[in-house]
Amino acid sequence: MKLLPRIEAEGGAEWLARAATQCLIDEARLSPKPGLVDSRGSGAHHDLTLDLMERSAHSLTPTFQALAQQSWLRPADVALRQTIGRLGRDGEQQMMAATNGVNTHRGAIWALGLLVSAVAMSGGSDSAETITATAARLAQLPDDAAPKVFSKGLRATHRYRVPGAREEAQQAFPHIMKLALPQLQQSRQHGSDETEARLDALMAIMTSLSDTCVLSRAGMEGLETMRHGASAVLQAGGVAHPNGQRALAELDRKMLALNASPGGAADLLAATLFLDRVTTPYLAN
Ligand SMILES: CC(C)(COP(=O)(O)OP(=O)(O)OC[C@H]1O[C@@H](n2cnc3c(N)ncnc32)[C@H](O)[C@@H]1O)[C@@H](O)C(=O)NCCC(=O)NCCS
Ligand SMILES: Nc1ncnc2c1ncn2[C@@H]1O[C@H](COP(=O)(O)OP(=O)(O)OP(=O)(O)O)[C@@H](O)[C@H]1O
Repeated sequence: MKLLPRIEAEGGAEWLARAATQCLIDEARLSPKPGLVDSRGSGAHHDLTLDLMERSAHSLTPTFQALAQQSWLRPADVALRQTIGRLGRDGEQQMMAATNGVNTHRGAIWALGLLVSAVAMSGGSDSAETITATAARLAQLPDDAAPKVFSKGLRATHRYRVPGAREEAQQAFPHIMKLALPQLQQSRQHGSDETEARLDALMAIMTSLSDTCVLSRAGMEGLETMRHGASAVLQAGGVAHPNGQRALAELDRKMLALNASPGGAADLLAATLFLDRVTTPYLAN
């Protein structure tokens, strides 16, 4: 699959940055998502709102643009890894400034930042497989300037011995490539509308992800509830089906009762929408 040639002509970096921001907004608005911020409200979050998520998404456009510019036609080497590490951390600060210190999109900056860079490295002309493989090579490279912080995500991966955001990227985003993108395409082909297909793609991620946001807030019980509930939605025929909608509402109730929110799955859905957008010519405008 090829990007439209005119993307480069019109300013590839700017286009990629706007696409990434739009995917964050599309993810945030998508409803009804279990436990997450959506157009109905704040889900399991007390410090997040849709308005804050959208402000945060807009604050990240310059970061995505700088990532694309600095990565344009560059090889995957340690120098580029360090540059994007610095830009990613600067982006986190922009986000924190825009939200008065609330973490709205840390995981999303990581996943989308790597993918924006990976698209730019080829000048915008690769398949989803090649883009995620390139992003994985970047994620595997060392960034010596990275501060050694023992974050909540890292703590959860150690405590429960599961892979987290780093490993998902280093393994070339298996939850996007093996689950979310195929589900998105399958649901569309079976006649689901775009909202239903995107919710199905989110469910596909949630059937298997070890989401450290869920683990930090609700432990293994929360993670099992998420995985079983998402599987039940897809087994009932997906969100286009009334039984699927009932299963989704049930999952939402259970996640809220456990104070659980699948923020990592939401990040990967935004990244899925980005890959779909940059590799699908008819959407590239
Ligand atoms: C790797 C990151 C995400 C830090 O991860 P860490 O595991 O320490 O956890 P932290 O609690 O800070 O955030 C993890 C976030 O990832 C998301 N997430 C959770 N679980 C998963 C998962 N299994 N897969 C993918 N994403 C997940 C969630 O949104 C979560 O909030 C990142 O913040 C980072 O190190 N950035 C450095 C800047 C950089 O190098 N950027 C380069 C590209 S822009
Ligand atoms: N629609 C969404 N709703 C909520 N979180 C989302 C959404 N989309 C993405 N996320 C991701 O979820 C993460 C926020 O999760 P969480 O609130 O658990 O983080 P925290 O501030 O570290 O933890 P806590 O709120 O438990 O103190 C962000 O990194 C963000 O990327």
